[in-house]
Amino acid sequence: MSLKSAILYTHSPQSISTHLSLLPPGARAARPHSSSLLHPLRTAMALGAAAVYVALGLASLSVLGGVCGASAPGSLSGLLPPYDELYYLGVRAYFKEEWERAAEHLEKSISTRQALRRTRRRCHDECSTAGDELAPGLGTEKGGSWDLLVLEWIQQRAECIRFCLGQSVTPAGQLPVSMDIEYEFGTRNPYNFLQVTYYKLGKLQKAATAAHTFFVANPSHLEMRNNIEKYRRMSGVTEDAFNDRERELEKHWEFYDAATLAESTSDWTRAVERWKECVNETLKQTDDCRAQCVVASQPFPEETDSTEGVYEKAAALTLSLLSCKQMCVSLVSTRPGRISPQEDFIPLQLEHLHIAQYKVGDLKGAVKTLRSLLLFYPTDPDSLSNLQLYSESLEGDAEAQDTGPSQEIASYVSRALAEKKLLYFGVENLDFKFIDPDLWTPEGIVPESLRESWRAERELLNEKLKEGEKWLEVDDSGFYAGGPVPLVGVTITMDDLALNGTNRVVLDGVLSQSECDTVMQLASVAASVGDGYKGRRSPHTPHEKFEGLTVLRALKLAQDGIVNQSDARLLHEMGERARTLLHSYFRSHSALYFAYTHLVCRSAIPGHQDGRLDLSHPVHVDNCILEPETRQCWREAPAFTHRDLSAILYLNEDFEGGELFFTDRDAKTVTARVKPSCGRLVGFTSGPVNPHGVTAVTAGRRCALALWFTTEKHHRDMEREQAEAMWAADGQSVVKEDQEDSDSALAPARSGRSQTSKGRSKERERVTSGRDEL
Ligand SMILES: O=C(O)CCC(=O)C(=O)O
Ligand SMILES: [Fe+2]
Repeated sequence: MSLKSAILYTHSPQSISTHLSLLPPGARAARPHSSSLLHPLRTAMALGAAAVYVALGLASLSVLGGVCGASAPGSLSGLLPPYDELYYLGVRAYFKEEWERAAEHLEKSISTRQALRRTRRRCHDECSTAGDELAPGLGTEKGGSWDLLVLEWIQQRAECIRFCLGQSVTPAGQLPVSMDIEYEFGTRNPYNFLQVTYYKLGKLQKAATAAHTFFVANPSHLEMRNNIEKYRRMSGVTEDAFNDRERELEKHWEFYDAATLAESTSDWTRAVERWKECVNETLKQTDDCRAQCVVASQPFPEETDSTEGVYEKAAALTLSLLSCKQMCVSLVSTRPGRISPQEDFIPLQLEHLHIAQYKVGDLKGAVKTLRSLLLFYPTDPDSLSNLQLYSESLEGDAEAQDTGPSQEIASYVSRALAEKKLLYFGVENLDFKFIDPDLWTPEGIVPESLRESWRAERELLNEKLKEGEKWLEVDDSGFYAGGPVPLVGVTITMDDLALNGTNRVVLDGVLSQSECDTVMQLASVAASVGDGYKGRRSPHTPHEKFEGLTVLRALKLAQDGIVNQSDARLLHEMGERARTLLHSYFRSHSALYFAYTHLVCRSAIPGHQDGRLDLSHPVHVDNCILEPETRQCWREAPAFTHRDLSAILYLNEDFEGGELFFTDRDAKTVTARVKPSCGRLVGFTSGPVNPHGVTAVTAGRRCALALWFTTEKHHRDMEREQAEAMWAADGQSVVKEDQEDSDSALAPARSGRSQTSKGRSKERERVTSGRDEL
C-alpha cells in the first residue's frame, strides 16, 4: 500500500496501518538504520545518498547501546524528548481513534523536532570555533599527522556540541531517528495524519492548514487537492487556514518565485531585491541544514582498538560529517515535492541578480555580484566579458570597478573548497565515497589519480541532465500513433512530435460550425432544466460551474420534448466519429468501447476570478494516480484504471483560459498546449505518458465532449447502450461505425424491448457497479 492511501479523511485506517507497519512499534533499540550522523533528509534522492553514513555509522553503534532505553518519552526536567516516539504515540492513538490524544502527540512530535533542529543550530553556532583552526591544515598534511589533526578537530568540535545538546535534549532525544521517520517527516506525512485527526475533532480550520501543509510538499496529490477544495467550501474555514506550517524552511523558494515573477514583468527593481533576499536566505538555510549534521557518538569506539583503528574511525566520521554538510547544497536546492535539485543553485541566482542590477543601472552592484559568480566559475567567458562590459561602463569610477565579491559568497566558496579537498583526499586515500553536489567544482581540487573517472562522471551527469529534460517516455499501452485518418475534411494538426510526447494527437475539422452550434445550444437548454444537468460547482475548482450531460440524459430530455431528438442523436454520433478516427489513428488492434462519455461545460463564475492561481482541471493522468515526486503512476482506485484512450472533442472557443496542456511526469513541466476550438479533437493514451490539465476558465463557458475508451468489453458504458437500445426499440437505427471485432459493444442484437428489460439491466448493474464518471 502506498503512502497516498493515508490522505483521505474517508480512508480506512487499515490502509495507513499497513503502510506504517514499516515503522518499528516504538522500541528505540529497534531503529533499523541508525547512523552516527543526523541528517535532515528530505527527498528520496537524499535517502539514497545517506547510505554513505549508514555504513560508517555502524562503527559507533556499540557505544550507543547503553543509552537506548525503551522508556516512554517524557521531558524529564524540561529536556527535549525523542520526537519519533511522540510520533509513534500519535499514530497509535490515531488508529485507536483517540483523536484528542492523537492531535496532542502528533503536534508535540512536530514541535519537538523543530525545537531539536533549533537546538542543534544553536549548539553548532556556540561550538563554531571549537577545533576550527585545525581544519585548514587538514587538506595539506599527509599520512600520520593528517590523522592526528583529524582526531583533534573532530574531538573538540563533537565534544562541544554533545555537551551543548546534553543541556537541552534527553540522551534518547539525541540519538538518530530511523530513515523511515526521516522519510515520514521529510514528506510531511505527520500533517496528513493531523488533517484527518482535526477533521474528526471538528477543528476544520486546523484540518485545512494541515491539509495545505501536506499538499505543499505533495503538490500532485489528487485526493489532498480534492480535500482542500472541500475545505475551501466549508463554512468555518477561512482563507488564512491555507498557510504552510513549514514555511520557514522554504522561504528561499518564496523569494525565488517572487524574483522570477518580477523578472517576467520586467520589474527589475523588485527583481534585484528578491534575488538578493533569495541568495541570503539560501545561504541561511544551507547553514541551518549543515548544523543538523552532528556526530552522535564518541569517535573512540573501543579501548582495545589499535591506534590505527581509532584514526581510521575518526577519519571516517570526519569525512561523513563533511559529506553530510556538503549534501545540504542538494537539500536546500530541492523544492518540496520535487525529487531533483535545482542545479547550481547559488551561481544561478547570482547570474540573475547581476543582470537585474545591470538593468536598474546599479553597475557597482552588478560588478560585485559578477565577481561573486566568478568565484564559482573563474574562467567563464560570458561572465568575463560581462565584467568587461560593466567595467567599461564604469569608466572613471575606479573604486566601483574594483568592487570585490560579497564576503558571504567568498567564505561560502572557500569553505566548500576546503571541505571538498578533504573529501577528495578521503576518496583517494581512505576508500571513502562522496557524491559531489556541485557542478562548479574546479578540476584542480580533484586528485590527479581520480581526474579521469571524475571527468567521465561529469560528462555522464551533464548528459543525463540534458536527457532528463526530454525524458523519452515509453508507452506500453499497445497503441501506436500515426495511423490513417479516415474521414474526409479531417486534418492532423499536431502529432507526437508537435505535441512533444508519445501517443498524442490533435485533429481538426471533426465537426462543422453548425454542428458545434447545435450541441452548444443543446447544452444550454439542458442546463436550464431540471436535475441531472443542473450546474454545480466544479469538483476541481470553486471558481467554476461544471455541467455534464450524457447521451442517455439527452435522449430522455428529447423524449420529454425538451430538446430535439436529432440533437441528442448528434451528440451520440459525434462520439462515434471520434471513435472511428482514434481507432484508426492509434492503430488499435482491438475494438474500442466507450467507457464513459459526456458533454462537459465549464463556466467561469463571475466575480470569483481575480487573482486565480488554480486550474480548471488539475494535472492528472486519466487511468492512474500520478505521484510526481517519484514519477510513478499508481494504477488503482479511485483512478479509472480501465480507461485506455482519452479524447476531447471541443465545441467552442469564445471563452477565456481553458487551455488543455500536457506535462512531464513531474506534473510541472508543460510539454504542449492545445487551444480548444470548434471541431478540434484531441486524442491520447490514458496512461502515465500523458499527464494533462486544463488552465482556469476565467470568462465565459467552455464546452466539450469528453470521451474515454476501453479495450475491455465488460467495462463498456451500459448507459450508452441503453440509449442505443431505446432508439432501436423506437425503430430508429443508430449510426454505427464498423468495429472489426465481431464481439463489438454495438453488436446487432439490439431489437425488441426484451433487450432493455431485465436481463440487460442486470448486466448493467454489474458493469456499472464501479460507476465510471468524471
Ligand atoms: O476538457 C479537457 O480539455 C480535458 C478534461 C480532462 O482531462 C478530463 O476530464 O479528464
Ligand atoms: Fe483527463
